[in-house]
Amino acid sequence: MRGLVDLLSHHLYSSPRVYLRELLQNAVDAVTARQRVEPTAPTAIRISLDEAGLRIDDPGIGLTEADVHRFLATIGRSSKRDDLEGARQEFLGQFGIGLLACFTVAEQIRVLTRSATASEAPGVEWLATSDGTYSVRRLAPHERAVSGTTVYLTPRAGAERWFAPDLVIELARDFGSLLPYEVTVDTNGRTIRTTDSPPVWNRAYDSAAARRAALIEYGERVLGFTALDVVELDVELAGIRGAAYVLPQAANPADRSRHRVYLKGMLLNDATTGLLPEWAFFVRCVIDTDTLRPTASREGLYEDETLVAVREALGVRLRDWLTGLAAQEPQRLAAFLSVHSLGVKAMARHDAELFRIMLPYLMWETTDGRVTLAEFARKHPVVRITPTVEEFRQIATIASAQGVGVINGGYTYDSELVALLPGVMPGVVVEKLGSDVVTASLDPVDGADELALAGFMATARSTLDPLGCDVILRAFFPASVSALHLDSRAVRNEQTRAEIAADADDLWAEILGALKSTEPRAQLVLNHRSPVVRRLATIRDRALLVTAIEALYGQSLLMTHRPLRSVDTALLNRAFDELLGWASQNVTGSAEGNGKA
Ligand SMILES: Nc1ncnc2c1ncn2[C@@H]1O[C@H](COP(=O)(O)OP(=O)(O)OP(=O)(O)O)[C@@H](O)[C@H]1O
Repeated sequence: MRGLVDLLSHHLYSSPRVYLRELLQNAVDAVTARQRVEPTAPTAIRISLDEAGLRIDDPGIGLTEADVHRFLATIGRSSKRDDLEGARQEFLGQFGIGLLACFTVAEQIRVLTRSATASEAPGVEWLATSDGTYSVRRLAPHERAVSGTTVYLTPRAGAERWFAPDLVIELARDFGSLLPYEVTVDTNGRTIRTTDSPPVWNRAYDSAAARRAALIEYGERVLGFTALDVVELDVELAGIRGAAYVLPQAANPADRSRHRVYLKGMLLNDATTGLLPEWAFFVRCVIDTDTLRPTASREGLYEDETLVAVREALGVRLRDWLTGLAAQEPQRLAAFLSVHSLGVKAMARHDAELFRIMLPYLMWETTDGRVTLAEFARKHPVVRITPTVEEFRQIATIASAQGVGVINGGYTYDSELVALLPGVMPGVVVEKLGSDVVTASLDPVDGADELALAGFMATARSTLDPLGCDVILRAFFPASVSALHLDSRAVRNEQTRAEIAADADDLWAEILGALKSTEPRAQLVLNHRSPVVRRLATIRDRALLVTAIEALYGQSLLMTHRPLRSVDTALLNRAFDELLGWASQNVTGSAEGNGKA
């Protein structure tokens, strides 16, 4: 017995608090069993607390002496299981170990019971201590006059706090608020009712608005947040009633959402996972079910075919709610999407139909601003998408000035969904946007103009060559962009390799040298339409020109929104410093000149 108690308390149950759940569960099952044969029998369950410990009374089916030997004295035996059918539908218990949970807090368990079905049978006492010994005693008629069961727990030294009245009331409420029979706790002359049934979703309301308000208020009480919206769950097939509460703030898709699950009115767990499909990370549910099976610890759901079917059914319910909102209450949908568009995108990846329905509502970052995908695709039948946010930032301005429509595919799920677009909007083509598409839309410069700038271009090339960057001249809009830095991931990888190789010891440098790639180099595209570039081309002083080109290169790097390499930061600082030097020299020079004049 000691070994078993240790096993249960340290390895099966997460906390001794479950002792009260097991007691309540046995009392409820006993009352249910008696109701089946005697529907007019009383049903109220009473918990009482005093210095001696805890006592729980139920007017249930009770046990005969033979039952006590069979069910109480044998670990793993349960009256709630049919050998053929497994656990019987109407009962909470099934494993035949629940009562042992009481030994995690009690030194002694004393059960006084009298069968309600065998009325002539006398009452029986079962007295068990945590060392594994027990005794069974037949009671005199006056010792047990009524049918039903009373269980007394004597606290174990060190476990007294589990019998504190406030805690017992809290536990009875937490586990048993939805139980079908009234449960009360008597303590210090007070009687406190801990049940609050029927559950809020089974009550009648005057209007849909009153029903919704009651559901939201209930969610606030049991989940601790005011839901943005609430979806009623009623999956008859799986015997599920309850509600899904939409979180008021965006949720992390990587977090598995945790739900409050009741099995036949008894709380299983307030952090149950696996109840909803993974994509439904934006809701928390409170449900009561009579079909799902608990694990032996009764702290999680047993992963079986029923759970798979329930998960699917609840997923369908949430999806139908969303499509219903789209059709009837677009304002509520907009409020929902302003917080949870990521959740809907996650869901739409697996559901082309939902994706199609949500197309007019989901917003994407594009070169036309934040617009819906449907609107964007109507304007740009060839939808171009960048794989990363940086690439989008780098070319969005230029691409949009050329009339090329680009979508930022760098955010979670966005590329995946855009790839599905041709399936739901026939005629639309999706293409990845590479820097070549942008280069192709930059106009070549007239031969004579290019020749006029040959000296300037040669200086620019020789300045940037050591940085692994080629320089070309093109004309493009907007004229406010003076230089465009284009590269691909391969170029960036090669730059990183070269940078590390330069700092590495001999062996490592040799290895990195062997990896040297012959990928195309980065390109700095100077804009012939830019007044800055034209002005640079007129600088005659070579040292100043080199500095100005370096500054322009640095500026184009900043526009890519990528972290700068250390060489680039150094170059920018140097260029800035030198330009300041030039400026202050000129100021002093002209001041002196003025003085002379
Ligand atoms: N209050 C009670 N009234 C009548 N019978 C009871 C009561 N408490 C326990 N029993 C009997 O003792 C058996 C063993 O109880 P125990 O709590 O250990 O297991 P269980 O309820 O059958 O299953 P589980 O381990 O899932 O709780 C029960 O199956 C039931 O027959």
